Amino acid sequence: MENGAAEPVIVAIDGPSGTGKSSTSKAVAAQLGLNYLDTGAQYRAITWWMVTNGIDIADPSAIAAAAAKPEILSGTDPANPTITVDGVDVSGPIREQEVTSKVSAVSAVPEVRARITELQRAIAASAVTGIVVEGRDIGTTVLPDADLKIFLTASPEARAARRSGELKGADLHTTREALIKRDAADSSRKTSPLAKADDAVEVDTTDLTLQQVVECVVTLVEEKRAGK
Ligand SMILES: Nc1ncnc2c1ncn2[C@@H]1O[C@H](COP(=O)(O)OP(=O)(O)O)[C@@H](O)[C@H]1O
Ligand SMILES: Nc1ccn([C@H]2C[C@H](O)[C@@H](COP(=O)(O)OP(=O)(O)O)O2)c(=O)n1
Repeated sequence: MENGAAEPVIVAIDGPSGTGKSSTSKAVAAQLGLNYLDTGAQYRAITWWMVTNGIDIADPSAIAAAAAKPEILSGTDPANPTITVDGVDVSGPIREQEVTSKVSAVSAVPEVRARITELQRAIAASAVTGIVVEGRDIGTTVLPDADLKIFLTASPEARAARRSGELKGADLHTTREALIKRDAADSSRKTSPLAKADDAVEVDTTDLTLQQVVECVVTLVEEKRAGK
């Protein structure tokens, strides 16, 4: 560019639960001075609103009819990501078991996806230096023209061990089964399922430290920026 400012860089990071998307994306964004968007938090937030407002989660038409109602706002500073619904900070409640067990059903409803996808594209378009966006369908559907697409994987055992660690010693077997069930639901839904984009770089994080994954992604972004 004539004024010497770099073009905004858009990085899409997708993959199943517990592969390290959130931790990697936050660290990469912080290191490169980019914004950060956790799209799973948005789907969790709309699910929290449905539960709180007594919408029947087993009824996709009831979810669809309510999908436009909540106002969901995401703060995209990687050092302090925030999420509010109608002005209420929901960062705690959206991580609770009730939301986790219902989020796949809510996020499978096409009207929910259309609404949230629109929010995601607007946030990405307004990021001045660029943004790291993490989720399930970012590289395939939300931002198919992203500069760099990463698909993180890890064995179910590694993912369950990471999640049980977070849940303070939750039973490993139960955590593993719940993860597998949620991934299967997210991968098999009709509208923009969890999938690797054809042009995504796959990184298996099973035997890598978080630092190694971050370094790998930062290097890939820098190579892209250098036009390699
Ligand atoms: N490469 C890694 N090695 C070990 N633990 C990791 C690694 N990447 C992430 N973690 C840990 O695993 C847990 C889940 O990571 P998170 O980034 O939330 O995954 P996701 O967003 O894909 O669900 C977190 O506690 C995180 O610190
Ligand atoms: N882009 C996205 C991101 C998340 N979702 C749905 C499917 C996921 O099971 C839930 C929660 O995502 P989240 O990234 O918070 O899940 P984990 O951190 O991996 O437990 O949201 C989605 O459908 N599309």
